[in-house]
Amino acid sequence: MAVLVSGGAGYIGSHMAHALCDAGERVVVVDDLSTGQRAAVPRAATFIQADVSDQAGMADILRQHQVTAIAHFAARIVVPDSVADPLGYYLANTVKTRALLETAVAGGIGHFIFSSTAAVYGDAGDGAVGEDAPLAPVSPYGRSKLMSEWMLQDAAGAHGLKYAALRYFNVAGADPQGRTGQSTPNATHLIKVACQTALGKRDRLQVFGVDYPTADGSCIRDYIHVTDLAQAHVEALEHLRGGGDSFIANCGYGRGLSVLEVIRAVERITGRSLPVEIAPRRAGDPARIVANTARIQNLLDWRPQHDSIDEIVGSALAWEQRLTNSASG
Ligand SMILES: NC(=O)c1ccc[n+]([C@@H]2O[C@H](COP(=O)([O-])OP(=O)(O)OC[C@H]3O[C@@H](n4cnc5c(N)ncnc54)[C@H](O)[C@@H]3O)[C@@H](O)[C@H]2O)c1
Ligand SMILES: O=c1ccn([C@@H]2O[C@H](COP(=O)(O)OP(=O)(O)O[C@H]3O[C@H](CO)[C@@H](O)[C@H](O)[C@H]3O)[C@@H](O)[C@H]2O)c(=O)[nH]1
Repeated sequence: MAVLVSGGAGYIGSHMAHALCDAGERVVVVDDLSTGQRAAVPRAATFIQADVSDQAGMADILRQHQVTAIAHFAARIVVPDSVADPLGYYLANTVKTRALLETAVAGGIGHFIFSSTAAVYGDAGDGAVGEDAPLAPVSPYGRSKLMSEWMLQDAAGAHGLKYAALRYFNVAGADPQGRTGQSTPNATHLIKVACQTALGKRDRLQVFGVDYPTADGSCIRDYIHVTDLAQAHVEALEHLRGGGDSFIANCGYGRGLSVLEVIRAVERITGRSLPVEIAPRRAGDPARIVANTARIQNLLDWRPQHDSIDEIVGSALAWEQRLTNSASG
């Protein structure tokens, strides 16, 4: 019996692969290494370089490794890229997820965990957004993920597959044991970019807009530590295996931080003041998006262990330092 982690050489998938290995599961990672790194895959996991849409190859892998559950992380994830190349994103995220689902159903897979996103909500307004809020994604990326959720629901209804679709808010930080982290060279995520700036890898940090209708004018997000997020997947799998119903749930802490508050945290932790430049708004950014977390808290035994911006930033910084050391050493 094994769990297949697609995209397990990537940022979040590699944390999940470690969490599953730590929990004593047999893990098979399938990744095409388009953005992932072989070194991020735990030594205890089996690694296979493949595209999730290769149906014959994937069917063999499911059979050979006696896979009973799939955690599907593989995707393209950069929102502005999806605006420039929508058909590429629908192929990578929607069409390839359809192919994987078909292979999963044919292979008798019982449990499927899907990486969804807060981007399915679009501009969510002032309150904490619950799962029943209107779904109005504003990017091809968000739409490609929402279509996948719908396929998953329909396929589950027809074929008896059980699923969890987890809508991640802003994922950040790195494995506290330093085994993996965010390694994508041109990452655009705020905390990664701020840490790179603090370490002198970038000459400045741009703040995209300070004229939003928020207390300090910068955008507000709900940052969740990647280790807590991985643990939510482990608990979701337990829930399904224990006979629990399929579900969709937000994954965040329900706490909003502004861009300027995040920058202050990075400055506090590094003891350095960051070279910050106020820049125009970035296209497609909602002013504020914060999770209502009641559903996941009620459904799962998930109790976040790293709900602290200092811990998120500290671990991201330690990982960034490690990347610098390994590049120069
Ligand atoms: N990073 C975030 O803040 C965030 C937020 C919401 C949702 N998500 C979702 O989480 C998932 C993981 O994101 P991430 O940040 O770890 O990205 P990532 O780019 O680090 O990881 C994606 C992995 O999938 C692999 N991959 C891509 N296409 C593949 C294919 N066809 N076959 C096999 N492997 C393939 C890549 O090589 C990479 O290792 C994605 O589905 C993403 O949409 C991420
Ligand atoms: O150099 C930077 C980078 C970001 N930001 C701002 O910081 C906030 C967070 O941006 P970023 O870290 O790029 O994340 P988001 O655009 O909020 O998107 C992330 O979070 C979404 C869920 O909320 C996911 O769907 C996406 O995949 C994931 O990239 C936004 O207001 C950005 O404008 C800056 O001001 N300067």
